[in-house]
Amino acid sequence: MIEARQLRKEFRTPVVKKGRWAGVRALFSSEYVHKEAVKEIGFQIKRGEFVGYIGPNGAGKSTTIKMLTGILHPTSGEVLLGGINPHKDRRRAVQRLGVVFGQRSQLWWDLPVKDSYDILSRMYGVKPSEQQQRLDQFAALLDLQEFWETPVRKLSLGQRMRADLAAAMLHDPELLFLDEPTIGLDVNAKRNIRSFLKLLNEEFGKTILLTTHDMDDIEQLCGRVMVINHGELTYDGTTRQLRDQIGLPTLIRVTYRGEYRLPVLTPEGRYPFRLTEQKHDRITVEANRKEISTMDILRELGSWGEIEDVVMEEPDFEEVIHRIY
Ligand SMILES: Nc1ncnc2c1ncn2[C@@H]1O[C@H](COP(=O)(O)OP(=O)(O)OP(=O)(O)O)[C@@H](O)[C@H]1O
Repeated sequence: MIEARQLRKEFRTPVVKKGRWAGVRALFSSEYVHKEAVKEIGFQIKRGEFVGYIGPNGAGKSTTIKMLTGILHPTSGEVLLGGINPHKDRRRAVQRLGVVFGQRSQLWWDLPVKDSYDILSRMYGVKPSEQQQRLDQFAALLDLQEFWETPVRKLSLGQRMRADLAAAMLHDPELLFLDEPTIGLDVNAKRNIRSFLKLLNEEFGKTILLTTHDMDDIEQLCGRVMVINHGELTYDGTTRQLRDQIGLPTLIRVTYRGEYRLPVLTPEGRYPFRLTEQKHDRITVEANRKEISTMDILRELGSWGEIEDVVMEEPDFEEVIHRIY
């Protein structure tokens, strides 16, 4: 559904020399700095996937999204959206895609929200009956009524983001590109946006590519995650595999019913897990899931006494990501 083939973007910026009229002289400068923001990346995203696209600041995420959506021309390489090249056939491509940039609204700043929807519907050739039907649906899901008549510039960030999401979906595109849609939002607002996105993906089958710095977005929404660093794809796989690959320990807390007996753990390590805490009827062990499965650990711990309760604590996803940046 989304295909990037050897996609590359190099920015050329004129060198600004110090001194009087520096800015003006830069306009006529023949010296440039070259920045390869995206270095020949390639991937395919299938219909119905929800993919997270993450990386540290300046890694090349927004540049990629802008190329995928046809806003920015790649220096080389090709993008195909359901077989359509957005740089060659922009009209057809925009009918298929919706975009939300968290930092910038596509709505008309001084107009009431509803007027922006009228303009967008005309632009995309959405029939009035369809517009009404979709807006009714979005209004119910995103609580749009509370700011229907309000000029966009007066909306809170959370309201603006909901209004923008509805705008992006007004022409019912198959693909949705989201660049930091939860940036700066409070916990409740994030939850609302996430459940709407989940619904779009799971119930309406939309294919979604999401960039974010919020690892909860990734964990809660994305089955697959791609990591970009210094313009290169450094990981592409499931969040589960990513955790396993980094190999941070999982904590397993077991409470025993009554007596239990610890075996003598030899220094060379009879078991590929470590006992990190022992308190009354409870013990905590730490294990690397690459080395031993949870079932094997529980089988072993079960042989020490009768298990009453088990609590597992996965490594913090934020920490996992920190290790690969
Ligand atoms: N128009 C431009 N001209 C010159 N350099 C640019 C331009 N746009 C982006 N860059 C540079 O390209 C690199 C990638 O930028 P990009 O905005 O894609 O990163 P990002 O991963 O989206 O970062 P962030 O998480 O901070 O939004 C950065 O070094 C940035 O300074």
